Amino acid sequence: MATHYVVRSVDRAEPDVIAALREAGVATAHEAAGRVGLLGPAIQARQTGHAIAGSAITVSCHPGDNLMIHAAVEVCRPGDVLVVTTTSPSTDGMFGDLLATSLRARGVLGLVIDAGVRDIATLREMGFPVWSRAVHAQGTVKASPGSVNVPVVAAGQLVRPGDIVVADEDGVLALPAARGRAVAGAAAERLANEAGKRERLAAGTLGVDLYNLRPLLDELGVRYVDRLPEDPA
Ligand SMILES: O=C([O-])CC(=O)C(=O)O
Ligand SMILES: [Mg+2]
Repeated sequence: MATHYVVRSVDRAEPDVIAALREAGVATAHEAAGRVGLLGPAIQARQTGHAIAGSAITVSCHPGDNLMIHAAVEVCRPGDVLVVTTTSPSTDGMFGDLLATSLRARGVLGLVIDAGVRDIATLREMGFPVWSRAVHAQGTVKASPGSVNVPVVAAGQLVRPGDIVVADEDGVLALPAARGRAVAGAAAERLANEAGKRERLAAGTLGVDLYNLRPLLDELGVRYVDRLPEDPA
């Protein structure tokens, strides 16, 4: 029989870096990282008003089987985010309020799952945030082996154990822990820069002037005219 592994030890990023990336949010952190790291948009927030960042505990499950989620709970620590994938596509509801209760008891901040969740009303009532591919009541079994804390791919994005996972209403971002401090610094610069832009846009400055886009529009052959010419070609 093949051996599967539950890896206990994970190298986590420092809490101040994780907090800074949560505050920056997914869109800004993703830009600051060089427009990399986003999970695909099929994985969506299933609630409003939640923004989290934490260290990834990764789980690779057999489709329709949540055995390895139970196995993963034991290696979670406060501040972690559970990232669950299946070895072939599945939207079964492999996670609900009981598993959320178990994760919360370990201090886990939330769940990102490339599959389905259920008990969504209770999850919302509990304030336990989930990002999932589907909401589906379809039940699952506990029968097949899998792995915990190995690299996984969720909605097209590689996620390694200990990656910084940032999740909010815009989606989910995964960054290598080693890049966290540099990205948090770039995100802070970006936020400061955006504050200035926001003020100028609110005062009526046009984006074409703010970003000096008029020469580019001209170069691209875009002309401002009062009326379309008879022969627009
Ligand atoms: O128990 C399951 O299979 C999933 C679920 O509904 C829960 O965690 O509450
Ligand atoms: Mg349930």
